Amino acid sequence: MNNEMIRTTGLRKSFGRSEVLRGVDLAVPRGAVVGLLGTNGAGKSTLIKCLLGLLKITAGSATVLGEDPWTLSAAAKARIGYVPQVVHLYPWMKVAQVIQYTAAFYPKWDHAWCDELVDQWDLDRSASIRTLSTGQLQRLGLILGMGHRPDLYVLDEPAASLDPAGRRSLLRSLLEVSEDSEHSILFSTHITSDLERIASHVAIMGDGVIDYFGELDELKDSVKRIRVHSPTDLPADFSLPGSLRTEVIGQSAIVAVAEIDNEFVDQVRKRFHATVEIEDLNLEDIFLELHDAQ
Ligand SMILES: Nc1ncnc2c1ncn2[C@@H]1O[C@H](COP(=O)(O)OP(=O)(O)OP(=O)(O)O)[C@@H](O)[C@H]1O
Repeated sequence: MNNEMIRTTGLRKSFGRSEVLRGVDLAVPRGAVVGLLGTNGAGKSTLIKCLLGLLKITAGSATVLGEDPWTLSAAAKARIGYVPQVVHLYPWMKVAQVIQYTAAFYPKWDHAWCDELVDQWDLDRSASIRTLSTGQLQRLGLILGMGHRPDLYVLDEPAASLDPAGRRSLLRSLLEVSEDSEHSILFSTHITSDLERIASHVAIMGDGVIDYFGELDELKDSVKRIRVHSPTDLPADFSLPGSLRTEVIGQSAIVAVAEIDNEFVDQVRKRFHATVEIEDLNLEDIFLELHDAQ
């Protein structure tokens, strides 16, 4: 059995003369929960749309559930749950009707789970789609995208319009999904704390390429901020191997490093008679340090 749910190699996508994806390499293993981070316009939604066959890739290759996304079979489509960044539904339908209508396409639709989510997320079954707020529409979009209990969840900023209670409830549902090692989730987000709570892996996208892909714990173990304080002034060109950013002010320095080198840190301690503090960073700080280093 293929253990990769998604694989892209050198994936490129251009709109006219503008190249948005410039060689994306990504592999999402079965059972992984991958959080896709990136600045506005980095290409996250475009990548997601290419993976779902909603956009045709310009060059390179992609497979999703072992198939070319542009010619995905009906069987593969039925195993994917997609929630777009902006949910478009028939405005004249009622909430219950839309759910019923969508469920009819999926023999494996989990009616009990959906009912539970509708109650949990306070959706009025008799409300017209046109009267829903942005957050309510996003909640409904999530139910419609996840109700058939897919094997692969692809969620484009699923929590962007949700209030804190909605976000907590969504994260709980995704955690539940991720307990099954057969399921994988790829979700884009700007909310790094959400990503830290549920992701096993992180993909950081910058300007059309994946700058980092790996296990979240590994990333947090390797990127550190180091504070050096010496009894004498530090040289202006003071640095550490793998530094992303260095700030030297007199006797002190703050260095963010991509990979901590403990041996070198010891040498710094001895050479400058310095105290050295190694600070763990949360994902938001790591993202900003990596971004600022570009
Ligand atoms: N259909 C299109 N035609 C032309 N350019 C497009 C099209 N779709 C997206 N783009 C451009 O591609 C770039 C990446 O857009 P995309 O929506 O993929 O970014 P994103 O990382 O999802 O951003 P955000 O975090 O703001 O949602 C942007 O510069 C956008 O203007």
